[in-house]
Amino acid sequence: MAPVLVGSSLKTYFSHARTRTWVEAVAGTARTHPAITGGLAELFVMPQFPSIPAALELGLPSGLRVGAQDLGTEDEGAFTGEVSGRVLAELGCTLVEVGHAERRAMFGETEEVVAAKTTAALRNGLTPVLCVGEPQRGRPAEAVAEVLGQIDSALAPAREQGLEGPVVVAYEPVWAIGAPEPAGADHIRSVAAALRRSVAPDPMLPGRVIYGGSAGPGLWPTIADSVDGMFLGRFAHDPAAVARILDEVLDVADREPR
Ligand SMILES: O=C[C@H](O)COP(=O)(O)O
Repeated sequence: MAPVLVGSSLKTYFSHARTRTWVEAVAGTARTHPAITGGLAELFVMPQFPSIPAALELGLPSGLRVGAQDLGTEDEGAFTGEVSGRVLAELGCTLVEVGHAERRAMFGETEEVVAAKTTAALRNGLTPVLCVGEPQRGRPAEAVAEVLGQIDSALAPAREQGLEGPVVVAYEPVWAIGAPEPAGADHIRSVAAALRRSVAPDPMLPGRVIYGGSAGPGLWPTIADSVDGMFLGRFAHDPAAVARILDEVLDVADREPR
């Protein structure tokens, strides 16, 4: 069984200095926590672009993977202001977030753009953390139908081009992002289990499913049987929360070996 994937996007919440402090603290946890040293979990962080080299320097030696929150659709050329997957990979990033709900809503990212960015990630050997989710609260079956459509659309060009590589599907119900609490455990488990059945067996683009949307300490034990990890936002701003989640990963593994 692959390790539980626990990661955080820092969005644009932190200064560069606070990012450094956070990464140092979480790297310290990564060096010593038995969930990490025992191979039960792996950690990643996605800081703002300018903080990526520092995060790599401070985090990578402790096994903390570093990714970006976005990438351009093209690898090189006259695309002023863009950040290419090629350069992210060159720096040492191994993952990149694609299609977050905030980018779709605030920066006009269409399904076509999300697909092109997913393709660019895979083309450069980066694992896309493909963010998908239903906009409105509803029944799990409706969410599954909507989200599977988003995943198929995002992966279609990569499939046509025969690209290979692991994919992380971040299931983030849009209505649960920035909320006081996550979606209900039953909802998460139903949707994530269905997504897993669909994406995990793909021979070229095998997918793991992580949950995001007001996730934090206390959630993992209630969803661990149906998801492969968690994508954290605000509730990981205190680095101690990451350690508490790893404690929970350890407790669940002791109780129910994966
Ligand atoms: O990238 C993380 C998700 O958007 C969740 O953020 P949040 O936990 O602050 O709602």
